[in-house]
Amino acid sequence: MDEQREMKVKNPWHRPVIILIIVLIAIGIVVMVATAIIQNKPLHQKYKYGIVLDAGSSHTSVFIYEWPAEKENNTGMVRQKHACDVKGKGISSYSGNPAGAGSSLTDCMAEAQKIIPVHRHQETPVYLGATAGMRLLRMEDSSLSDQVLDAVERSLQTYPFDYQGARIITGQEEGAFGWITVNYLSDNFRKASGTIGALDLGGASTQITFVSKENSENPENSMDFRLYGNPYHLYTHSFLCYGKDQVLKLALAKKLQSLEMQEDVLKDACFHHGYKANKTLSSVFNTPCVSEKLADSPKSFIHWGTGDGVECQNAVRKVFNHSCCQYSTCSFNGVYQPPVEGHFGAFSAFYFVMNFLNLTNDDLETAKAKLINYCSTPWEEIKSSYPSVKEKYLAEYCFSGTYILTLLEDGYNFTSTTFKNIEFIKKIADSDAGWTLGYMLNLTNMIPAEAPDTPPLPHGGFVSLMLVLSLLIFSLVIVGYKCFRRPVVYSSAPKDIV
Ligand SMILES: Nc1ncnc2c1ncn2[C@@H]1O[C@H](COP(=O)(O)OP(=O)(O)O)[C@@H](O)[C@H]1O
Ligand SMILES: [Ca+2]
Repeated sequence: MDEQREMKVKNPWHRPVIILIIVLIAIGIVVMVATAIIQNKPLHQKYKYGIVLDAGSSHTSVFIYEWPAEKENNTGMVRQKHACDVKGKGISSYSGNPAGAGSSLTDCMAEAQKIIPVHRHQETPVYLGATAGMRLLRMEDSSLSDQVLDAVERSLQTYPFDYQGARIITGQEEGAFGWITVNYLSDNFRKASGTIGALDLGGASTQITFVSKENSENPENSMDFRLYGNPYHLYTHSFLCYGKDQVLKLALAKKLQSLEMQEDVLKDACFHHGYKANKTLSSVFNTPCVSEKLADSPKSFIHWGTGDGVECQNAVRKVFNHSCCQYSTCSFNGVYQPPVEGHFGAFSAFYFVMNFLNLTNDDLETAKAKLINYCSTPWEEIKSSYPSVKEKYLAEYCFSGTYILTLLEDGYNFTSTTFKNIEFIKKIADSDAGWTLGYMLNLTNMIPAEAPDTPPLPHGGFVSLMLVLSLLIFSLVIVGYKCFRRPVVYSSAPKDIV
């Protein structure tokens, strides 16, 4: 036994060498993870900008969009940075003074110059799109609408931005780009959940756009897009003259032409009891939307509210013509429309009016009942309840609300059930719903036809995987080291054997 002296022999590797190896492995892992994180970290964001002017019939808004410079083709990257309301009315109201249309834009464009960093000015595109107000002016006198467009063009060219043109967009574009905007902002092009339809109500026109399974019976109402690798077959229609301001003129003109006018007093169930205003006939008939003019009539009339919601509904129904439809189904005025499908986002005046009337969360029957009650409220009471609301808007909410519900139900054929699929929205993710964003995305080619290649793992997933793997390797090394280090018992061989 004494010869077989037990003797602990250290691991043949020297301890300092092992420690050095472990330290080197640890450093290697840290460097690997740090490199992965730094390499994949989104770079310090550099933004690009775009400006779109929405020259609507009632007013002009200037929208500034921004997006990370290196992610132009990724969906959902563009957001609204700023919106500026141009003072005064829409550009079509400057037909008597076209230069005024140009100078009206200066305040908002000066704001844009301040908001967009100077080094980006030259590459920032500026687009102006005019909608139904200018379509109507062009119908009345195309040289006047050209003069107004020339004036805004001259004004926009004086700024250091990349001016890309001012034009009257078509009703189809207005509808389709509104649809692109709401679906882009909702990130629907990447989701399997499908898209939502778009309902836009302006002052002079209104648009309905949705994906339809039906084969279009009228090519004018169909638009096909391929976005992010998916085909979309859209139904779209824009009703010129069916924006809420023009429809009010249409409804008043119908009344003025009928027997309801006695002694220059026009009794109107869509205006509150106690509402009384002197109006000129030309304020009703000064539009190509009202075809039959009044002969032998007084120059002005007293617009007299009677505040009867049910009677108002009946009057508003008369602005829709259901007698002629040469297709399997129509909305109104002989316009082809397949049955509405899916969910809808309703914006612009749809939202302003329904939100004011507090009807955005109601079902159709409740909304109608509440509206009838609102319409029957005396004008004095309405005025004192909402002292800060513009009086023109206030006077017209009963009419506008009735028009909206009638347009949706009798015009577009929404039922009590499908009405629940309409969401009244102003903004999605801080950006306004409207045609302007879709218009810019299209013109700057920021919505690719095919889905862009994306790395198999997102940044966060990649970094987490690297961390987990590194920790695993590290633990294995520790465990391995512990096993190696376990004292090994050697028996010293008896001398005689050696
Ligand atoms: N707060 C509000 N309440 C009610 N109506 C509003 C409000 N703000 C804007 N509007 C209305 O929204 C409509 C916007 O239409 P606009 O875009 O100018 O015309 P279009 O799209 O037909 O060219 C106008 O009828 C305007 O009066
Ligand atoms: Ca509009």
